[in-house]
Amino acid sequence: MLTCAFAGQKKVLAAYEEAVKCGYSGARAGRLHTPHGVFDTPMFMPVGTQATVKAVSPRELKEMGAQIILSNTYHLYLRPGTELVAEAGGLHRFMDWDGGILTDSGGFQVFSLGPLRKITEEGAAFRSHIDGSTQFLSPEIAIKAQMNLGADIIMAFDECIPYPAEYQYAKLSTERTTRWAERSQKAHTRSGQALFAIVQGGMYQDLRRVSANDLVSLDFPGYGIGGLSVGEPKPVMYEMLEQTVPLLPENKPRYLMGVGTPDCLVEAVRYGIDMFDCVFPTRVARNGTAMTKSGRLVVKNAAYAKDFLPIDENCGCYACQNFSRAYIRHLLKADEIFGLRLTTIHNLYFLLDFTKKMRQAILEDRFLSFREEFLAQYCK
Ligand SMILES: CNc1nc2c(CC[C@H]3O[C@@H](OC)[C@H](O)[C@@H]3OC)c3nc(N)[nH]c(=O)c3cc2[nH]1
Ligand SMILES: [Zn+2]
Repeated sequence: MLTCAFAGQKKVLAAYEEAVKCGYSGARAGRLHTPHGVFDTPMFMPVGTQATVKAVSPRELKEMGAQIILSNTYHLYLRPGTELVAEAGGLHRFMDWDGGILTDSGGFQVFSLGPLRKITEEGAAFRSHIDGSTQFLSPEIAIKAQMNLGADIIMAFDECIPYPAEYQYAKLSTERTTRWAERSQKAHTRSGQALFAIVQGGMYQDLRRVSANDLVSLDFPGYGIGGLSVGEPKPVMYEMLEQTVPLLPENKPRYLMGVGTPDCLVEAVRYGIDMFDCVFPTRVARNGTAMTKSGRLVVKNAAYAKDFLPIDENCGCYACQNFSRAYIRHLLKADEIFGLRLTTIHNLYFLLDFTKKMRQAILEDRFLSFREEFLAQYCK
């Protein structure tokens, strides 16, 4: 069924269709409607923090099946400035990407910049990591910046609570993030753009439930789950998902921020997560590590000097279809840019293809056996 809620004159575009449940798990396959297309979930979203997915072109992203890519308001706000991007015709035009775009609000960067920041009810003052200038972000400024960028899905301004955090701090911060979500909603006046709230609560079950319930009552078209993948043990992350996801509306998208490796993806899908982003595949690729269904393969290792097989013989990516481990290792050792381009292409393709395989398993009602088989052979 198609659900497309209309909030006043603002048409909610992250509508949810075809939420299909399977087995005892909350896994579901859905369709996300945006002004730049209809996209299948579960989905992995390549991260293009500074308006480029490092080392790959929009054409290559399209070829490997990327649907929605991410950019980051914090970085683009500092450089080149979001007004400039608006003058260029918006982020899609600026980076020549006609698929979906989601922008993060900058909450994570501001708070992960450590002691140089000051948080008040109004917002967060911080020093630019580029030129050390004093900067300030508030819900209103972050939403205005994202309206300038023109992404299809934007995120409310939030505080990503560090791990570990005292209960009292987590409680006060989560309550403030909910007030900031309301301010983000009021500041969001651009139709044709969906604003997602971000659930916080630290690693405290009760705070997670309060955060989810409070944000659901504010009626957003989709929900990010934040404050995870910040160094907590994986079982703690799964426990927080178990507490949070069932409280979120079934017919709206759930986006687990900053996750992750394939073992985390398959567990999170089981809990009912639809969307993922992570810098991991592109980051590890740049130091010569490839992702495979049995774990990581460090192509740079001497063991592959004369290995003329592809990274993965069953992989359909450009790197595996045309080049050997020996060649890619040679390029990486010689600091040739093409080497890290090939490992990046492979890692992105691997995760995009992995989410496609999970979707197919859900639609064929065999997700739980898919998960068992994958976890049995994957070494973390
Ligand atoms: C890695 N783990 C993780 N990432 C997270 C991000 C995105 C990082 C943002 O920063 C860059 O990735 C480091 C990416 O640019 C991404 O946005 C696109 C989060 N963003 C917000 N607003 N709130 C959160 O609670 C949050 C939690 C995270 N946990
Ligand atoms: Zn490959």
